[in-house]
Formats: sequence, C-alpha cells, structure tokens
Amino acid sequence: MLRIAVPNKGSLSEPATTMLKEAGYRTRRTGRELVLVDQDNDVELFFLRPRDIAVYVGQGTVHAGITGRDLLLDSGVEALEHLPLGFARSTFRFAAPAGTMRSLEDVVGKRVATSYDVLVRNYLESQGVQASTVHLDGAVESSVQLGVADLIADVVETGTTLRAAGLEVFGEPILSSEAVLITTERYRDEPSLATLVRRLEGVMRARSYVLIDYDVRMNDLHLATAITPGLESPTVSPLQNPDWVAVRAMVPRKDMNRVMDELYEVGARAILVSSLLACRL
Ligand SMILES: Nc1ncnc2c1ncn2[C@@H]1O[C@H](COP(=O)(O)OP(=O)(O)OP(=O)(O)O)[C@@H](O)[C@H]1O
Ligand SMILES: O=P(O)(O)OC[C@H]1O[C@H](OP(=O)(O)OP(=O)(O)O)[C@H](O)[C@@H]1O
Ligand SMILES: [Mg+2]
Repeated sequence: MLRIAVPNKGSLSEPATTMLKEAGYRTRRTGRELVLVDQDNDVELFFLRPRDIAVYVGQGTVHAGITGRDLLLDSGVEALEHLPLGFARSTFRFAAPAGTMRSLEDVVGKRVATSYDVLVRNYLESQGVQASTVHLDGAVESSVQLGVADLIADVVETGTTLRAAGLEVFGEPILSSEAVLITTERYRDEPSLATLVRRLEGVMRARSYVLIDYDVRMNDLHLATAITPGLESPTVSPLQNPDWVAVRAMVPRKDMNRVMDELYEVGARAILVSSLLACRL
C-alpha cells in the first residue's frame, strides 16, 4: 500500500487535500485524523507537519509526500522533487528596513533572522557572504524591529506582511518555491507512485485547460481551427445544416477570453466554455 505524507497544517494543508480529493482520494473528516486508509485506491495518507514531511520521506517510512520546495531544501534531506504541484507559489527573499540595504554585500557581517536556517546558510555560503543566522519559528518580520536581527530571509507571496513591518525586499530571490511531490531514489519507480503522479498531473491539466465548443461555417473552419488547434487535433462534427460544423478543442484556461474573442471575429457562434473535472492526456 502506497504511503503518502500530507501537510496537516499551514498554507499547504488545504490545497494539498483539495488536490488529492480531485485526484480521487479519500479526505479526512476532521482535522484530528492522523492516518487515513483509502482501501479503494490502495493508499494510506499520513497527516504530518509540513516541515517534517521531508524527514519521513527521506527515512523511507513513507513512500512520497507533499511539501514546499523551500521546506525540502531546508530539511537537508536527500529526497527527490518528483513533481511540482503548482500551488503555494512563493519566493524566498531577503528583506530589510526600507531603504537600508540594496545588495548581498550589505548582508556581510549582519544577523539574518529566518525559520529556514539551512537554506539561508547554504545560500550565503554559495555566494561567499559571511553573516550569521538567528533561528525563529515564525513571525520573522517582527525580529528587526525588536532588535534580534538586522534583516530577515523569509517566504514572500504578496509582500503584505513585509510592508506591514516596514521591510522591503532586496537582491535576487533566493528561491522560487511551490508545493512539490517528493520521494526517494528507492521508490521513484514504484508503479503505485506512477499512478498517483498521473492522477495529480490530470488534476493540474484539468485546472489549466478548459474545453471550448463552437459552431462555425464550413468555409471558415480553417480560420477557426487555426485559433483552437487543440492538443492533438480539434474534433469537428457535422451539424444538421450542412454549411455549418461543430468544433470541440482544449484551450489553456489563461487564453480562454482571447480565444473566444478571436473565434467570434472569424464568424464562430454559440461559443461555450466548460471546466474539466479531470483528464488523462
Ligand atoms: N503566504 C504564503 N503563500 C504561499 N506559500 C506560502 C505562504 N506562507 C507559507 N507558504 C508555504 O508554505 C510552506 C510553509 O509551511 P508552514 O507550515 O510554515 O505554513 P504556514 O502557513 O507558514 O503555517 P504555520 O506558520 O502556521 O506553521 C512553505 O512551503 C511556504 O513556501
Ligand atoms: O507576502 P505575504 O502574502 O504577506 O505572505 C508571506 C507570509 O506568509 C507566511 O506567514 P504565515 O502567515 O504562515 O505566518 P508565520 O510567519 O508564522 O509562518 C510567511 O512566513 C510570510 O510571513
Ligand atoms: Mg508559516
């Protein structure tokens, strides 16, 4: 039975559970359930702290897990990033009181507060910068004002937390992070893991594509299908009126409105867009 570690708290927890649910797995009924056996899918889900997931996976006690790329790198564990999952996207950055620091050179000899000490120390070392780190569990943004550090290195999504603390990012991003499915060399080729991966990929595809249907005059078909080439080739079906055909194709969700405008321009009508529930391509 495939054992999968799932974040039980924090920013990763809810989207990870939603994604597994969309991939057809059972979800826990209460936040207190620690283990869930999903007999139908032959998997066991372990709800663990996001920070600990790389450790469990690295030890081989679970076959795979969902965590953040930043947490994986900070764990120092030799687990593999198997599949990026496209949610909980963030950057990991240095920040200091507005206007005080511009580049990495300004970090030399300073105290950097962070919850990700290993990640930060490795980065500083790779850049040849000598500085010390101060470990804090969270709310790192307050550390400068409270005098325990000169700058911070932390997760930044919208930047709202930084601004509220009077801080400003500087220098290059240390890392771009998102949720990732991790495993180890030992289990990477397990068939049951491949099934999980295919299902998660199916969810991501279903989220990033929409299905578009429209009718178009036979004479304009080549113009319309050039706009919606689909993945392999669009489906073209006859209509009762022999001058018209119906077309169905997949379109990237982000392009949906532009594609509808362009189709309308070339004479397509009855343009319908629907969401996909799941897909296997
Ligand atoms: N605002 C955010 N936007 C996107 N991802 C985030 C955000 N905050 C944290 N993350 C991601 O969540 C993971 C951190 O997990 P963590 O358990 O620390 O979540 P959390 O929301 O910080 O919860 P808590 O602080 O309550 O433990 C990291 O991969 C991090 O990049
Ligand atoms: O750029 P923003 O959109 O403001 O998001 C980034 C903030 O979100 C996370 O904090 P969280 O709420 O998890 O609190 P924590 O510091 O206690 O982990 C992260 O540690 C940043 O503080
Ligand atoms: Mg946090």
